[in-house]
Amino acid sequence: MATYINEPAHTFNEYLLIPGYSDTNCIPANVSLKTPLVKFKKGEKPAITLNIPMVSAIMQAVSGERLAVELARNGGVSFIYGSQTPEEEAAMVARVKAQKAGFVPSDSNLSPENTLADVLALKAKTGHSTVAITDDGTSGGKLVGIVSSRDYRVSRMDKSEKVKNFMTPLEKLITAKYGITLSEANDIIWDNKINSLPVLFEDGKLYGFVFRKDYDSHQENPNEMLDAQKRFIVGAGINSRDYEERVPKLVDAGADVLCIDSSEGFSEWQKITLNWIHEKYNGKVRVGAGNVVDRDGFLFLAKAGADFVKVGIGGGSICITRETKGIGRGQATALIEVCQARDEYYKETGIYVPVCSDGGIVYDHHITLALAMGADFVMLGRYFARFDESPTQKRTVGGTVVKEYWGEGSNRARNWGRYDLDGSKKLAFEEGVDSYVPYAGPLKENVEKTCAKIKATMCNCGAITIPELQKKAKLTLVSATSIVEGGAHDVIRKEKDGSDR
Ligand SMILES: NC(=O)C1=CN([C@@H]2O[C@H](COP(=O)(O)OP(=O)(O)OC[C@H]3O[C@@H](n4cnc5c(N)ncnc54)[C@H](O)[C@@H]3O)[C@@H](O)[C@H]2O)C=CC1
Ligand SMILES: O=c1[nH]c(=O)c2[nH+]cn([C@@H]3O[C@H](COP(=O)(O)O)[C@@H](O)[C@H]3O)c2[nH]1
Ligand SMILES: [K+]
Repeated sequence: MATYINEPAHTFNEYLLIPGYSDTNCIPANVSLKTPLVKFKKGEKPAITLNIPMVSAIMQAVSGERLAVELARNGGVSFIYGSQTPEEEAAMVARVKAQKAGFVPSDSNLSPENTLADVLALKAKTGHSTVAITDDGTSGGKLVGIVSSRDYRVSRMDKSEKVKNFMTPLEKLITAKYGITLSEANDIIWDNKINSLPVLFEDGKLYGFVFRKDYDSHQENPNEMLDAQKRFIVGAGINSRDYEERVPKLVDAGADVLCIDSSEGFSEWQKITLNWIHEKYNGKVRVGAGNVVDRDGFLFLAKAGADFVKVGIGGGSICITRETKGIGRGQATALIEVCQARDEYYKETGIYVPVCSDGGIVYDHHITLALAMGADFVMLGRYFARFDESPTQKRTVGGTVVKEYWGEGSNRARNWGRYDLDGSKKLAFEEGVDSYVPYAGPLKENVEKTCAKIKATMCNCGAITIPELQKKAKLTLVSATSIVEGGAHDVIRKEKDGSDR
């Protein structure tokens, strides 16, 4: 006989937090949103800790390179979408990693024999105004000079003028030796009032630059997620089919963490994929798995070696999996059950496997609810799709500024081919929709506002860290009528407020 669970599964919107005692230490300025991204042993530190509990969904309309850089700059991590060829995905990861804060490999290089026209063309291509002039015109050649916009006047000079005639030559440049620390480099930049500092190896070959504006950027973005080489941390989605080809390319490109992207992860395919990766890389490549919606699914993936487990089937804003396939579970109930299993697994084994709540976050306070229910971080699609940095175009539809947002299970996303491997295109059915979301401006100000709300609520609950919130939170189910009571009611609103969405 089938198993029945007769209690209905609930969603975030059916819960509220009951405030707990807050002492005077409980102020937003004291709240830390740091949270583990990957598993760790009791007493040890996770290999990657997020500075804010938010990652972006593995989706074409969300996690491109621009969003990945901006989210990392603000404390979270993006998972570059896997619904593209392994080569394209690896190239995207590589471009994110090339934008490291601090020491930057020079991406604009010419030789002394190039011309002003070459400088202008290169500037148009890279958008960067500092060009390294090396003996062989490559980023690793011997530095002979620099051309910046101060070295030429387009209106007064012939475009065929050779670089060697107008560059600032090496002997007039302030340079530093390889091995210098970032803070020493920044001191030199400040003391000499320069915009860029070339860093050279002993033999005069160029290692890279330190730019003044990157220093400023770090001051403005104290939550930056950086690796040991000061490059932005970035994740990448993979699947359980072409991993032998895709994973090595992503690892070579510098991906810091991977995630098997699937609507349903309680499967041997995922175990085989996890095993292959952990054997090949000796456990050094971190990979999350999912999605699951119950205890059994979590324990299966945790034992199979998942570095984190993602929870959620059918709750996403563009999801129609519950309608098309009849699988899924209310997100809150699924999350609560999985987090309980995670805590038991930790007690038994001493291994803490972070849980990610994926999909269905509508209001900012749903993030706080997810954390209180035990999630270590949340994955968001719709939320990030609304920002300037998402990969899609801004459009005006019916007088509203919108951005496009489509599901990975929609035909639009599947076009790149992965679903046709078994030749069953005819039988394919859509599991996601193509839609618009209201445009909401830059990521930074939205994320800062969201985090301010999370911190304020945590203070109401008497918690200044996420683990403390998970321990102390008191949650109550609410009735349908009390949800009405919780909104503005029985007044005539002067304007419609959609600010949270
Ligand atoms: N979270 C959610 O509720 C949902 C998410 N999605 C998203 O849509 C995208 C596609 O998801 P899925 O269709 O679940 O992708 P998938 O690749 O996991 O699964 C597609 C089909 O391939 C099978 N399969 C997987 N590995 C295989 C292998 N090595 N050999 C043979 N068959 C194999 C699976 O069992 C499944 O039937 C993902 O981005 C996912 O996140 C789609 C629907 C719901
Ligand atoms: O049923 C589905 N059909 C789809 O086409 C689809 N695409 C993405 N996803 C999942 O939705 C999550 C994002 O959800 P939100 O927009 O609510 O943040 C994502 O992180 C995914 O888990 C899909 N689910
Ligand atoms: K299954």
